[in-house]
Amino acid sequence: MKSVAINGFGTIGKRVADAVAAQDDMKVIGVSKTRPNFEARTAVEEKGYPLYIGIPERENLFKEAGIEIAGTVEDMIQEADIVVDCTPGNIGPQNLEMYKKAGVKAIYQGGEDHELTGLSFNSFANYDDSYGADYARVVSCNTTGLTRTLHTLNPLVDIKKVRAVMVRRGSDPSEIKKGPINAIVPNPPKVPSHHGPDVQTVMKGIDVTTMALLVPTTLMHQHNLMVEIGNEVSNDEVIDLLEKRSRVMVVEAGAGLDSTAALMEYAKDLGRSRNDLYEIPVWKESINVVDNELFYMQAVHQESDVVPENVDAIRAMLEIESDREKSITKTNKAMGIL
Ligand SMILES: NC(=O)C1=CN([C@@H]2O[C@H](COP(=O)(O)OP(=O)(O)OC[C@H]3O[C@@H](n4cnc5c(N)ncnc54)[C@H](OP(=O)(O)O)[C@@H]3O)[C@@H](O)[C@H]2O)C=CC1
Ligand SMILES: O=C(OP(=O)(O)O)[C@H](O)COP(=O)(O)O
Repeated sequence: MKSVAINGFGTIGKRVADAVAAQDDMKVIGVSKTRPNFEARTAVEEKGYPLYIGIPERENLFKEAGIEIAGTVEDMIQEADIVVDCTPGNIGPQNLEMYKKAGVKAIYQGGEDHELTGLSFNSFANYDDSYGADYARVVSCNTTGLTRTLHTLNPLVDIKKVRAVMVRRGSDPSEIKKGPINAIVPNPPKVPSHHGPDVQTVMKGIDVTTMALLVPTTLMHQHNLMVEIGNEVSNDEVIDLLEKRSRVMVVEAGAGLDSTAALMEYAKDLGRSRNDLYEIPVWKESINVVDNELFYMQAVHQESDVVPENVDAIRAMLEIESDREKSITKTNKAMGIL
């Protein structure tokens, strides 16, 4: 049983902790917070995770709030085989020296640059690259979404060139300080956006160019893909491929799954923890091959699609499982992923 520490218990960290706790070959030995708020209390009192503090000077604040702490993040990582860094983007680099000093392996998230670890991870595209690695980064939610479906198409579909327009959610549902609340924002304003190069960190050599907008919604991101192809493929063949791949689901607008709102309702109906939709839904009606181009539209539940990838990354880096399909299947089963 391998020991996993989660540094940062926010949107991604709390989900990674629960996903790790659901596996039978790894356990959560601690999570960290910097503020003694309801999430800190829930971690200890409801989930039973030992809580460590990211900013040692704040120990008194936790004491005053009556929240039991087990020590500092430095203490936590001493006990761990691997730490999953789920701190906000750009905090991670400050932690790398600490991890190195403690001799602990570390997984970063998509808010950090690929260059931080020199190794990026997606379960389907490049599991083997991280086998036994000390440091890797699970690519961001959008990059994971693009990679999941593009990698599924390959090799039946001869992908020549990918162009994608990404409609990004303005903030996560729990956030109140981000927006927009009444605008559409080219974001990043520079074209192309970083998502194309990010896909290339896990799918080497693919020609993919992206542009992105922020819109006033918190539920999901949405992607519109135009894929130039070099062979003849039918719509049904593409649908069949996507239907067979786990962590991807073909959904029908005609059956009522016609928006990100309906998809989130579906996740609730499935009884998912936190209403999460780990799978990338692709709208069946949007899948269309016209001449030498394949079009499709998909959505990404930004809070959860990267969570199973983190579990697989732990298995690869700690050499628990050398076969990516076995890890994916095990993770899926433990998390109830379709
Ligand atoms: N949210 C999303 O849609 C997605 C995010 N990501 C990436 O995942 C990473 C985490 O994002 P997200 O979960 O949204 O972030 P959140 O802000 O929701 O959570 C961050 C967590 O880190 C803690 N933290 C803050 N500062 C420090 C610090 N100095 N040291 C240790 N812990 C700290 C926070 O604790 P406290 O609250 O107590 O301060 C909080 O628990 C980022 O790289 C992000 O880009 C990837 C995919 C999707
Ligand atoms: O969209 C995301 O990352 P990405 O656009 O870099 O793939 C994540 O949901 C984090 O986004 P944020 O940096 O707007 O919080």
